[in-house]
Amino acid sequence: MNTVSVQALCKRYGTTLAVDNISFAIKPGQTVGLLGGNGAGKTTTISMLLGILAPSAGSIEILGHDMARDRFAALARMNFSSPYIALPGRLSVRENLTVYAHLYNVRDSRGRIAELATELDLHDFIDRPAANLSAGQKTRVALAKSLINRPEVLLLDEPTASLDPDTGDLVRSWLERYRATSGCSMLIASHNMAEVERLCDHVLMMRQGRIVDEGSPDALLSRYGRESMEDVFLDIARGRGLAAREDA
Ligand SMILES: Nc1ncnc2c1ncn2[C@@H]1O[C@H](COP(=O)(O)OP(=O)(O)OP(=O)(O)O)[C@@H](O)[C@H]1O
Repeated sequence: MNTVSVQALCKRYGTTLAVDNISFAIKPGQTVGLLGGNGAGKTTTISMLLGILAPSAGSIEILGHDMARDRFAALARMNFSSPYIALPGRLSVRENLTVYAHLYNVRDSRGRIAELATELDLHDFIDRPAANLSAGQKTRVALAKSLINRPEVLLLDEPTASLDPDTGDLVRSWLERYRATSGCSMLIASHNMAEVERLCDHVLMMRQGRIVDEGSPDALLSRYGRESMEDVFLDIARGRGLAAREDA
């Protein structure tokens, strides 16, 4: 059974069709990448999976639950990280993580926070107000928050945005280990093509709300005759898709 199953999903904002009839599935333990230029519809898609936005049409099933009717059972077993969501700035990092641990009914919240602080290297700033952190430190805290309940489904919007190359690499290695030990299914929206090649088993290429191509990174590289996902991305984003290349 698929962990996530999306059918004919649409989201309309006034006259803008931000997500236009997309369907995809994520299998247990699979990591799927959601790629597309600015405004392609990635954040809107993730927001609908989380139940933050109501779809205009279509259906979403996660961990066997229809998200339109029965989303709370699934949400308890999911989590997400997004650079767009600010944590309360006056609370320290530890206090923020404690609030989330209680929201998710995490047993031994202190132990879990200590574990994440070590794994994501939060010790230097764990007792500082969240407002005073650098962008990269905030990204690490957002990731710690997203893992507090050991989710079975993890939705990550730009998980390594603002991280320096060394910290970005540590976080990616850590996500790989978490996936290997937990069997978690992940959906990652990213503009970092190296990250997508490294972490994703399957990639959905979005443009103007639609999935215009998909496949494993290797399959996409060979289909477009390219050596990097960056070039595949540019082909698709600039409308030099397969049809255009075949016509050339
Ligand atoms: N609340 C809103 N009201 C109206 N239009 C919106 C709203 N949110 C998003 N949009 C529009 O929907 C489209 C998809 O936006 P979305 O944020 O999902 O794109 P994205 O792929 O996440 O982009 P980025 O890479 O820039 O984060 C864009 O045209 C955007 O302007």
